Amino acid sequence: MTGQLLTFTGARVVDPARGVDEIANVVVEDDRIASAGEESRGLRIDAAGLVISPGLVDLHTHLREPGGEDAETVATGTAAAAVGGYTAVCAMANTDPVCDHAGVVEQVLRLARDAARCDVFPTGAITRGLGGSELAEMGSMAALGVGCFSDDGHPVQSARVLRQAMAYARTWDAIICNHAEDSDLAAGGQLHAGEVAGRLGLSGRPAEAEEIMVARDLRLAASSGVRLHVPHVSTAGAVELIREAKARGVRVTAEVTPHHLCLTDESAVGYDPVFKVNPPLRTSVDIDALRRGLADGTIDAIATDHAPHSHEQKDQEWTQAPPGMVGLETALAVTLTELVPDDELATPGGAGGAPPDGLLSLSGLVDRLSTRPAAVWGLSEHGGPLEVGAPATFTVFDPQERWTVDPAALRGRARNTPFAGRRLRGRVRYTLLRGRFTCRDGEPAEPLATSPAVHP
Ligand SMILES: NC(=O)N[C@@H](CC(=O)O)C(=O)O
Repeated sequence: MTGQLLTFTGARVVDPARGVDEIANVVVEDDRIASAGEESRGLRIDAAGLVISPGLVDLHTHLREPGGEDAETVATGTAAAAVGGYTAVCAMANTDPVCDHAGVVEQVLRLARDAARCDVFPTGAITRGLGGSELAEMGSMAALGVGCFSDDGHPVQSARVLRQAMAYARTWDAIICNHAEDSDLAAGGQLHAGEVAGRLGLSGRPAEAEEIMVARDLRLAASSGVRLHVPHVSTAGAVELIREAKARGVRVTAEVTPHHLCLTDESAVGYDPVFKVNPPLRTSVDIDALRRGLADGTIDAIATDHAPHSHEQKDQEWTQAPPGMVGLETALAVTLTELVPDDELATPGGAGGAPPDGLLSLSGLVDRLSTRPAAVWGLSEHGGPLEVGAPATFTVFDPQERWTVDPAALRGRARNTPFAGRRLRGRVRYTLLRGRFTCRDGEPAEPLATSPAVHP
């Protein structure tokens, strides 16, 4: 008990889990929501014009620790998360050493307990050392609460190995998240295989490399009964494959990144490696399909694939630079700016009626950034509902505030944002995790020293 009592007054509460979009006062007592209505008690924070949503949940974050501390640490990555409105991140396994056994899971949880500003859920590797041939110690990681396995960055090429991993994961009802790319077909590719790659004289990574792998993984998932999660979907064909599989009842979920929702391969024309990413930025046809897939529920979640790289690593000529972009601090603003029409912001309930094709209501956006990703991972303490007695885990943002992305002002350790200089709409003011401020007035608060997060 902290003895804390405070009220956010006059906020627009957007809580997809309850289907609520209304003006209310939200009273926080200790770590819980004490009321959400007309009551106002304790310290008052004027939230008129601000939105309160459940804390954002990122299914795909590279925190880099252990081993990549020059690019990011648990402390800096979760500071970026808090400023971006996130209360939970799922940390990818491509660390050094790889998170392929219990020791590294414990290490990440310990680092999170000591230094994190949000809950951290480690993802376990599927194969030892991300090597693709021998299974990682999935059982010992599952015993620690790891609920998702991924070799992200290293697609599992062997169908035999992935099938075996699915059979194990099925026994704990864990998720298999395979980076979907046929490495042979994509070999040597520097950006999307299309007209721009031809013009720039760079070899390409074809859309089919993703689609062939998605099709294979869906087939394997269908027969194993495992929960398959397709990360960073980037092609129109992959969206269609997932749509068809969902219609057939395959247990599949999917995510898309903010950058794949709004940047094309044209960004590469200046050979600036900040636009180099896996999967590569594609075409406007793909963007259109991804947006429609997100709007119709084929794609469940927006995930950042926050992939920090140090200046020394990233600032090389295109072919030498590692792929990856940071995203935690811009995801909400980018998607609010790009996907939510102006009239949705004016009043609770928005303009009334469905938003135009491929766009989202404000509640729809919060759903894809928070409620659905929390449901995909089964994070019952996240994603709402923001009801009386629930944890005070929420984000308070100004949906109208305009700001310009300045890489030097980012709170994470790395600067490799593709949105530098972009004018965006929507800024986080406060983030609360179980009643504790992790971001206050747009600044990260001190680390929480929380108990380690485990998968429920
Ligand atoms: N998404 C990226 O472009 N980079 C990822 C790994 C990867 O998926 O290649 C990273 O860890 O840097």
